[in-house]
Amino acid sequence: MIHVDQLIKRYGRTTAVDDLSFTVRPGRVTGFLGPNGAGKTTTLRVLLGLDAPTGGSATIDGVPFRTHRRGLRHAGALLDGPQAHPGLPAFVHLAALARGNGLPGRRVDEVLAEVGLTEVAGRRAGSYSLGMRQRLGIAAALLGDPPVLIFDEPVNGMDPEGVRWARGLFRRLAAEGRTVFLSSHLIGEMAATADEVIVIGRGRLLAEGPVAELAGPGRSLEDAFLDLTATSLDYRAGGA
Ligand SMILES: Nc1ncnc2c1ncn2[C@@H]1O[C@H](COP(=O)(O)OP(=O)(O)OP(=O)(O)O)[C@@H](O)[C@H]1O
Repeated sequence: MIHVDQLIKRYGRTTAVDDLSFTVRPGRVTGFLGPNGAGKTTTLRVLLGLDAPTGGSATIDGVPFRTHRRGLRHAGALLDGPQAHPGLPAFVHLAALARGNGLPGRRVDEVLAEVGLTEVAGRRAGSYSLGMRQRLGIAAALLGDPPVLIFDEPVNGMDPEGVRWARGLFRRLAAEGRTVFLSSHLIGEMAATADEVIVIGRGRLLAEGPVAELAGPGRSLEDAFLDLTATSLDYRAGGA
């Protein structure tokens, strides 16, 4: 279970997250949506202890992530940007992560198979395509077999086969009773994958609830999202 409670995060004069509260429950896929600059990555970074909150709290199962002793066994995450040193073969990167977290070496083979990278595990991470790097990041998140999984834009750069594979993986992880929280700009993909969504704009909560309720009859999730965020955009093409 993830709890974000009256979270505030300021960078100088920029308020990235502004009194944000929501709950992400286990056993379902929860999507985290918002326009560019809405504060999604900032919220996830605070949740993972990579940034300190200015106010409020973000906890995983009641305690800040940093104080969880079980590390990757408790929560796994894929954040934006390169995860592995580009000069390291993928399996070396995962093996180092496993060792650092006291995880058995066999987990490396298991997660490589899970994400479909077994055949290319000896290649340097820097030679990977964007979609392959995403798979490697997902493999790292799965390494500790954690009950809580957090993914920032996980299908970015994936081809259609990859997107479909990732959708199946997220649904299965949720069906196993895990908490699965993922951000994406791909609203159609979110509509196909998520059970619930949390929509933010300019760091504030705009909506929270089941996809079916937000979208409604004859109205897509995209329609609902665009209506909700219309007044929270920092910029818009064409000056409309
Ligand atoms: N390290 C930082 N220093 C200063 N400002 C920051 C920093 N990180 C984020 N911000 C600002 O905080 C706001 C929220 O950014 P954030 O990256 O969290 O949004 P986002 O919803 O993830 O956006 P996107 O969808 O474009 O990735 C933006 O105005 C951004 O410029």
